[in-house]
Amino acid sequence: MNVEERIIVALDVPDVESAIALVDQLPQVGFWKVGLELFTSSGSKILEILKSRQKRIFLDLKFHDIPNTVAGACRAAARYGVDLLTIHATGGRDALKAATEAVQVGAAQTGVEPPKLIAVTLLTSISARQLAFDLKIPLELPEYILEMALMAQETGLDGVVCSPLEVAQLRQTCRDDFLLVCPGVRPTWANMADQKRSLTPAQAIQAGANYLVIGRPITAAAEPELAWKRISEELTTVA
Ligand SMILES: O=c1ccn([C@@H]2O[C@H](COP(=O)(O)O)[C@@H](O)[C@H]2O)c(=O)[nH]1
Repeated sequence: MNVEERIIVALDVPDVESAIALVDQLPQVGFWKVGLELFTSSGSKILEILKSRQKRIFLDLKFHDIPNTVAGACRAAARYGVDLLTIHATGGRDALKAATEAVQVGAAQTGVEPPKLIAVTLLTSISARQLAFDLKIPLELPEYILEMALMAQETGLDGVVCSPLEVAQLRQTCRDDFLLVCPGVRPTWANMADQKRSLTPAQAIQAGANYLVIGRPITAAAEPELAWKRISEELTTVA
């Protein structure tokens, strides 16, 4: 896979018109992430638009609920024929298992490929300090991430969302084909904003990430095409 194909750009915009404008502005992007803001405002319309342009889709709705509800949501999401889908690992073992079965059922209902189902280990906007003092988790952050990833692996998920800082550890411990999808990626020239656990695109790929999720450094740049080009060029140095 070409290294550029490992960049997923986050379409975090308020409506479908802004999304189309961005997709048109960046024809070189092959993999787009549709998240909570765009899906809540505009529903599934954007998925059809992206598919009609032969784009791959990461539907990042981060389901977090009781097993029955998570399973229903995963069945419904899988019917769209998206490539990647997220749930929160903290929904627990039963929810993860129900979700893995549900995506198969949902995809079969519409005759599409099931999405790769990946679990969010710990949001990249949470620091080690917040994990301990706000969330009251009595584990060191790397240990907590590892426990969430192993639970996801044991319950049949295809991978996890983690920060690039945790990739090296998970790459060593999880099975080889377990997907490690990393937001919290920041080129040296970009603003961290609310991200707390971060590395540069080149460092994240070198550590073993399968995919990088990058939003604002590209989409909020004065010249998004130039930002994409700079990131692509950075990645060719490590590909
Ligand atoms: O732990 C997580 C899980 C998901 N995200 C999502 O990734 C993008 C990152 O956008 P940036 O603008 O590059 O910060 C965004 O859509 C998040 O919802 C995450 O950041 N961390």
